[in-house]
Amino acid sequence: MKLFYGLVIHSKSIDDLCFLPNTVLIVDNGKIVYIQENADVNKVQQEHNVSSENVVILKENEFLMPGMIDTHIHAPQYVNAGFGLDLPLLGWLNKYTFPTEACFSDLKFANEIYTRVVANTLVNGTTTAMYFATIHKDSALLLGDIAHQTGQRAFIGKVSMDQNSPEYYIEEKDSAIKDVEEFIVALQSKNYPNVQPAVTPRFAITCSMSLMKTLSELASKYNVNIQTHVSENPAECEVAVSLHEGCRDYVDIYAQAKLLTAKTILAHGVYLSDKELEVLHQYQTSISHCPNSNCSIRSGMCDVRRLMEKGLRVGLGTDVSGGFSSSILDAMRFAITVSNILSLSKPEEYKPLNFRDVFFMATLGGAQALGLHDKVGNFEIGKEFDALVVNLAPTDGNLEVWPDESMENRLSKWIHLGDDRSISRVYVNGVEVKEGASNTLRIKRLGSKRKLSEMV
Ligand SMILES: O=c1[nH]c(=O)c2nc[nH]c2[nH]1
Ligand SMILES: [Zn+2]
Repeated sequence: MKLFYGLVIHSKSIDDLCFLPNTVLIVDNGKIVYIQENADVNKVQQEHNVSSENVVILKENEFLMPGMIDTHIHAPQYVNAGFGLDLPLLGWLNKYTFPTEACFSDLKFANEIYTRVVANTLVNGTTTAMYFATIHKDSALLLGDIAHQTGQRAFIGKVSMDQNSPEYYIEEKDSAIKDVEEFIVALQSKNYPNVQPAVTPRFAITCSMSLMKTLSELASKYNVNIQTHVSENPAECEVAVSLHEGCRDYVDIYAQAKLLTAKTILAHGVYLSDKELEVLHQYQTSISHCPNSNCSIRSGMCDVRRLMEKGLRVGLGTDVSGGFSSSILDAMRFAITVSNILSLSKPEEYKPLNFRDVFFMATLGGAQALGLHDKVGNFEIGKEFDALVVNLAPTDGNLEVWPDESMENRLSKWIHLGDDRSISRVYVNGVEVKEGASNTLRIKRLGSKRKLSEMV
């Protein structure tokens, strides 16, 4: 049992951001069992029989918030984060992405990179990640093992692609299906409580209709989440629709493949028509908004307000390495900036996203988009305790607060100026995981960093 006392910040909905001062929150067996604002901490501690070594009193400049959720990240592309941003999507995939992903047939290489991406995202406060791995079953399973061992909540997608891909990085349809089924069965049989497989057709250009239809059957047979990309870039949209005869638009391709479900998340959705949004809403399919990627490989600017007003659930994604940063704080800032820019050409009443909106999207909104909102996303009794202790006065960095600043302004400052140095503790399912992840990164940085070419 662990007791936390101090300022708690979480969202109950996009319109209901709560600041709860002097709050006691008790966690037992990974779950939240008690939460009370303006509580008498000593009294509650005694009543619940919590020993003093299990009491965490937050300091003046600290607050507790739900862990952040990255609804779309490519784990193997972590190697490429920060370069190769000179080409738009289709050229970028061929020149930078496929060659890198092909290296993950090598388990030693996969182990090096996957260990770092999981540790790095945890250190940056990502308590849940929806990962794309590569087409390689064994290294995708390894990513699951690493997420489990490091303590991150994760969905792992073994990527499927059987057409329009280079001959060094493509699957035969039959072996693609066999490998996905074996991957799902193998990962599920490990019984990791917080790591699940996700069916992952790469996107409509690299997947045949027949492959996508079988993938949808597998998702339903094993009751797993589905992830793919949609409507990211104008050239991609045109090619996708031209490849799938008889499909009205991009969303219709996935509708005909029966991939649209309440457990499906589609990355991007920059160019979706009203009709397509209506269809996604009918299927309760959600969107991962990846604004850094959309800017960095110049795909376009997604009007998230519009998607939300059509009733879609929208989470945030880093989309490493189309997006150059693995931090959800960065995704929050990009989401605000893109929305501000879009607002310049909208009527005056258009409301760009603000720090409250993106805080929601990074926490409860992400949980809703992944269908995890009964488990995580905010602090409610019975939910699992995925949380961050944020320190607004780290010894270095650009973040500075003053004693008389409001709670709202403090949160806004953290969202705009914070980084991993201001995230002092990270909990997943009640277990503290930041220190282990930081040590992994530090040891790897100081010690065994090897040339990429020597790892493969
Ligand atoms: O941003 C993206 N990253 C990818 O790896 C990818 N594959 C298909 N479509 C994609 N979009
Ligand atoms: Zn992506």
